[in-house]
Amino acid sequence: MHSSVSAILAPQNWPFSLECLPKPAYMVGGAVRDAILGRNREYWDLDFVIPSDAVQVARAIAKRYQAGFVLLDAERKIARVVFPQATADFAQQEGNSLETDLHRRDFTINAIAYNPHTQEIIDPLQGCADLQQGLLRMVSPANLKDDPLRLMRAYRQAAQLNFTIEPNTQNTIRALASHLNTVAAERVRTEIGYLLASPQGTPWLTNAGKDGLLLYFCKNATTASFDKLAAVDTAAAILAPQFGAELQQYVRDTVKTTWLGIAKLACLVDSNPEVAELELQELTYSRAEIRAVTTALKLFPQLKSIDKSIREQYFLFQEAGNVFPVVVLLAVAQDTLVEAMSGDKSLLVYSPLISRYLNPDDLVAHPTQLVSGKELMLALNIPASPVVGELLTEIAIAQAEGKIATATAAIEFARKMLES
Ligand SMILES: Nc1ccn([C@@H]2O[C@H](COP(=O)(O)OP(=O)(O)OP(=O)(O)O)[C@@H](O)[C@H]2O)c(=O)n1
Repeated sequence: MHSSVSAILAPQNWPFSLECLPKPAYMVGGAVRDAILGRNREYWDLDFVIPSDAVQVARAIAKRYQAGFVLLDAERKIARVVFPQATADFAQQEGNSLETDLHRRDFTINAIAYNPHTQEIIDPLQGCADLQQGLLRMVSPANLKDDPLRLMRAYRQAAQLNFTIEPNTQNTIRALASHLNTVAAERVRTEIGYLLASPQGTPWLTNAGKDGLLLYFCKNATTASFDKLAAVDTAAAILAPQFGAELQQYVRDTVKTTWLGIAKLACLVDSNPEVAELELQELTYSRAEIRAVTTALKLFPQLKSIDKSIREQYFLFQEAGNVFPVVVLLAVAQDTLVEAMSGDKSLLVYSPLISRYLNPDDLVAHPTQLVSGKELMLALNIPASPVVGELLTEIAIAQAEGKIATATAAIEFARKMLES
């Protein structure tokens, strides 16, 4: 085990030279944990513990490599150096010894240190044994209480590593669940973000909900809300072969998050979009994310009935915009869960709409403008007013219905509308 750990953690793989570090200096945290598991990381997020002058060490490295420098915590003396492909955090050792520092951490598997100068592993809490057994074991109940975000980290890391939470730790987490209330919403949101965004996160998010950890995060979530999470994963799997990649990409490009994340968040918040909006604002979600969740909540129940007129479809696409993929995802989830509809049948219902959405030349989903409002006002000699907007909408619908195709025809169409 040892030589492979040294190979993964070798300073040649770091963004800076070993000589920059004082002796002793220790690597800790996720990089060491993952190296012992034999996992190479794509992105290096290195954590170092330095007995003294940690911030000065970080500053010197940042200067030497012209990397970014961020003082993360002046009091506890923690600084980050940001390289193009990696970050390195330098923290002053807590207490008089490395062992004391390791005893203040969250879980035994995260309390293993590696001395890069001697290639020695320091494991006073038997974290390596827990790694081998795939167990998340708290260092102590007091440590979980000290920073209750650690309660949520347990679920996130269990999902990410495919581990289980050791029973005593699990009971302590349940008993301390209400303490999560004292943690800043942004920090909890980050941990939950991972659980929302991937299918591996679903069982752990459900466990977190059942263990009372989401009581303060999503006040209105119920057991039924947790059942919907798995249905969203099923829906994504149903859509995946034919449309999945493209639909996902749209959401990633525009809302800057995953469609699973938005759809699952929609399952956890109140089903009334107005109440959901307030909840999400409190949780400090971005405007784009809030709009995505509330729009999806509002539109997905109507989706099945929207297969009739071009007009209805036009308004659906206008309102959904870049959130349309999430609307479909929730509609398919609802079909499989509530109506026990087969994936194939559900897909058949929405395929025409999805195909329109994915076709950039489809005028119902992606209307082009035959005339501008200004041109219309000039041609018809009318003042600026909401009427102009209404006429433009009717022109777009008529174009989508194939009734008109040129600017002249559009103006004539509008003239007739005004006269009637
Ligand atoms: N609330 C926290 C956050 C971090 N840590 C300690 O600080 C290390 C580094 O934290 P971080 O970089 O946030 O997480 P990692 O464990 O490195 O792993 P991941 O990439 O999975 O977040 C952790 O391993 C753990 O020892 C802790 O005890 N309590």
